[in-house]
Amino acid sequence: MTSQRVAGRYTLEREIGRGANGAVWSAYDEVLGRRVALKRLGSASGLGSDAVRAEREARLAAQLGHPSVVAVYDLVTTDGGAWLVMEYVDGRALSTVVRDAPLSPDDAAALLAPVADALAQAHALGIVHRDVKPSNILAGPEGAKLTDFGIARGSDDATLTRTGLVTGSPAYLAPEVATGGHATPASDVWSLGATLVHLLTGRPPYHRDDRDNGPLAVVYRIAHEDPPVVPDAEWLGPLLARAMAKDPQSRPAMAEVRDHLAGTAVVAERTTELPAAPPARGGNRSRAGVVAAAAAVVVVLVVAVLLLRPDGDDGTPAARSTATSSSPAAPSPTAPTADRLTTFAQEYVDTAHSDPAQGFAMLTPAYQAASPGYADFWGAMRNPTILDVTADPAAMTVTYRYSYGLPGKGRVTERVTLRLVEQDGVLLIDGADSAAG
Ligand SMILES: Nc1ncnc2c1ncn2[C@@H]1O[C@H](COP(=O)(O)OP(=O)(O)OP(=O)(O)O)[C@@H](O)[C@H]1O
Repeated sequence: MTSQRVAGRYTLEREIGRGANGAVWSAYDEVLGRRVALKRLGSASGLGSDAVRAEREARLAAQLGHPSVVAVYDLVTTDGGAWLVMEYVDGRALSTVVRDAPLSPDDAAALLAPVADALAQAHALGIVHRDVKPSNILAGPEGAKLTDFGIARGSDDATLTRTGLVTGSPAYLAPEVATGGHATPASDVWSLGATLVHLLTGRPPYHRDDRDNGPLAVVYRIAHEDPPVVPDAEWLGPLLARAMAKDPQSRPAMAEVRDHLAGTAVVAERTTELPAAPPARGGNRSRAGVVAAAAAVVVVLVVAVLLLRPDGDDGTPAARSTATSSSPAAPSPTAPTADRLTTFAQEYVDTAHSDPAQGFAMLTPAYQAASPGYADFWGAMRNPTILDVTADPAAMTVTYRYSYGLPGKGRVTERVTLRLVEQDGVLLIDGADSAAG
């Protein structure tokens, strides 16, 4: 296929999806040298309403600027139509993820908590998304991200006609919207509940194998039947019942949904026992102390890949002026970048969870000695999920917020800052601070 360039800058690579409003392509931004996603809207002959929709999407996503909202970089208009240029998410829509198997309550909650946070922020700004559903949530390396603000609107924005409302299955429409009422923050709450049902059961709510699942039949059921009860919802059962209440007034606010999903009530309970920094060596450490120690980590696979890569053009390793290690550190073949540190944090949590011994081997010897109980902690942990990561290469720290399950405790959310050192080109963790939240 001959490569096609849009707006003289974005080289189209392949079609990665198709929705009711057009195709989505992966593309390469030749100017900034990064992969992006391009959504094509409309055609030369019919740009009008699609362009309006695209502009709306770009404006609202930019207004939010939330890490769990797919960023919109640009909107370009060509002879062939309008193109929305977005952050590329290297992952799959949740509708595809659950085709393999339904998710556990812990996994589903961990995925949706940051999305609920983004929606809570949108609601605080007076923006209602109006199309929350699994195909509009993309699961990538940084967690789940909400997309498609194309039919979202501000509470004072009356320009959008209702014809744009139902773009796919009506299964995620709140009863009051399905029967012709206005979308409100409470209807987003219902739709997120419906999304949660889909993640837990592998099917949209109100889907019945033995009955007609056409749009009209589903709308009828949404309007007239009780909210679905999911037998395996476990600790999410009460939240689901409230989020999908028929009466919008009875539903919790999105911020409350977020807190429930993220298990912050549990975190608040634990805060008093959580030290700001890992305790010194020896003794009977509390579990919270072990949590802090467990945060002392290293990651690796990426380092190995970096080390195997040929040198740069001049063959010299990059210099770095911010050494933080007390140990003599060999120069790195690659100066630590924010991306590298971010990847470290993500890889570490995976490694320590799947193989605590390997995780432990990635601590500096001094930090290992101060971290008894490491294997117990990681062995008890269930489904750790990173919610967000930020790196400070100059300070050689990376901070991640993650949630995980502990038997009898539900979900715990914690913020961990790792202090990194580099030895022989490999990153090790020499200390860590952790706190609730
Ligand atoms: N920013 C992105 N990065 C990577 N893939 C994306 C991105 N945006 C969309 N996709 C992929 O393209 C598919 C189609 O997205 P799109 O938003 O056009 O439609 P949809 O949400 O599935 O359906 P509809 O438009 O009917 O609501 C998504 O399911 C996803 O697989």
